[in-house]
Amino acid sequence: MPMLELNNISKYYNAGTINEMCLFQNFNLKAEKGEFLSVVGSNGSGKTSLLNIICGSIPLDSGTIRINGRDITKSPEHKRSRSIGRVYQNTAMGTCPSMTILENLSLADNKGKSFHLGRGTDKKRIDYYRTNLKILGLGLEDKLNLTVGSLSGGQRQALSLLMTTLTPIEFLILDEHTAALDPKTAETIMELTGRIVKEKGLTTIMVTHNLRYALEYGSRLLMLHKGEIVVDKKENEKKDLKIENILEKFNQISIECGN
Ligand SMILES: Nc1ncnc2c1ncn2[C@@H]1O[C@H](COP(=O)(O)OP(=O)(O)OP(=O)(O)O)[C@@H](O)[C@H]1O
Repeated sequence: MPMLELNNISKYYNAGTINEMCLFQNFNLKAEKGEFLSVVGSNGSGKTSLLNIICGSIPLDSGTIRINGRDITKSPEHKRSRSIGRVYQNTAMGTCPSMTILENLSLADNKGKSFHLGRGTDKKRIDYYRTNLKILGLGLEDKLNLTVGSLSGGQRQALSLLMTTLTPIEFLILDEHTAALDPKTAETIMELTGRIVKEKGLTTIMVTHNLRYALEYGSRLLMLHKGEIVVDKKENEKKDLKIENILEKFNQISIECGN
């Protein structure tokens, strides 16, 4: 059974107005458990909309979404967030800047439970957070009481990644999560991402404009164009792909569009 299944998805923007635009029409996508999909595509090809549809942050016009066989099409975003984690491009999105690292981790750890704060965090749990922070290799395990607002963008993104994957999730969404970082920090976060995804066996979808990351990471490569999958390379074919091959496809598409 696929971990993620999008069946016959249709999505219109500005329906019923002169600006009506059909982005996805009978769109289908299946991701098997443990697959890591890298998604590339030009501006406006529908990458962010696809992620928003999976998360439930925008409604569908028709079609169904299943996670691990469960139909979640009508499930609201906050409920889906228990099984679907998302790391955003904006490093300020995944953490709470006025709270400490410990408080942020405790909040993430209690995701979906009725009480978040005020119950105290026991010593065992703090040790668990420390062990996880140590994996990041940024020395944050000794700074549990530091407010997150005082961390650098890269440190915050590493913490977001950790918080998103701290509790068991069925699906991880990486939404251009290294795009706002300097090249060296982006590299560190990507390596960390690869490690966490592998260790936890997470089914993952990563949208990126970095073609090298799209090739180096992930077990499958998708290219979107005008709401359609125009390239879908599974592991065996993907490993022979080069950046030039993807650029060639981008050029071909833009010539077809008359750009
Ligand atoms: N809320 C919205 N209302 C109307 N049109 C929208 C909305 N969101 C996206 N669109 C349109 O849908 C198309 C796909 O947009 P989307 O943001 O999903 O593309 P993208 O591939 O993520 O682009 P980028 O690489 O620039 O982030 C674009 O033509 C965009 O203008």
